[in-house]
Amino acid sequence: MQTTIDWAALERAALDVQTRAHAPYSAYQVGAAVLTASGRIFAGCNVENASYGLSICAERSAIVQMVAAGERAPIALTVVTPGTSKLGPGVESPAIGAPCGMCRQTLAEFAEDLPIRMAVADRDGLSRMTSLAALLPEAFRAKSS
Ligand SMILES: O=c1ccn([C@H]2C[C@H](O)[C@@H](CO)O2)c(=O)[nH]1
Ligand SMILES: [Zn+2]
Repeated sequence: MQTTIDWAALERAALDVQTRAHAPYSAYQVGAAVLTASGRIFAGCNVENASYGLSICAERSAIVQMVAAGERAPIALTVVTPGTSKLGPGVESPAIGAPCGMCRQTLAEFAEDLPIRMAVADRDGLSRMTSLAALLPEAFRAKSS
């Protein structure tokens, strides 16, 4: 079981998968990488759709990969977003991108808490640490038995 978190390896995986994001509508490419208790890393990117509301975020893509591989215990997450981008005409993107509410709830299905690193791809070293508990206090969850 994994105890130390290799943040550099997570960032490499997130940066790699970010290049494969399908984001022709927002041009906002996101990569996410999840480390599990077994030491494996699962990566996911955002996949948009011409019907905008069907788009899936990078964080949920990574969790889907994790579950499909038979894993259920994420212990760390890195999200990489573009530093300089627009979300739409005249709509600026945030300096540092935090997981959206839907992704927070999806993460809460599999972890009580989780350290989360939010990094910016094209601004060397710009990142911020947070946690799932900080981003989603009092999450709605099934009662643990
Ligand atoms: O944390 C985030 C925030 C946004 N997106 C995606 C959704 C959409 O494809 C694009 C713009 O919102 O970025 C993510 O993947 N993760
Ligand atoms: Zn999201």
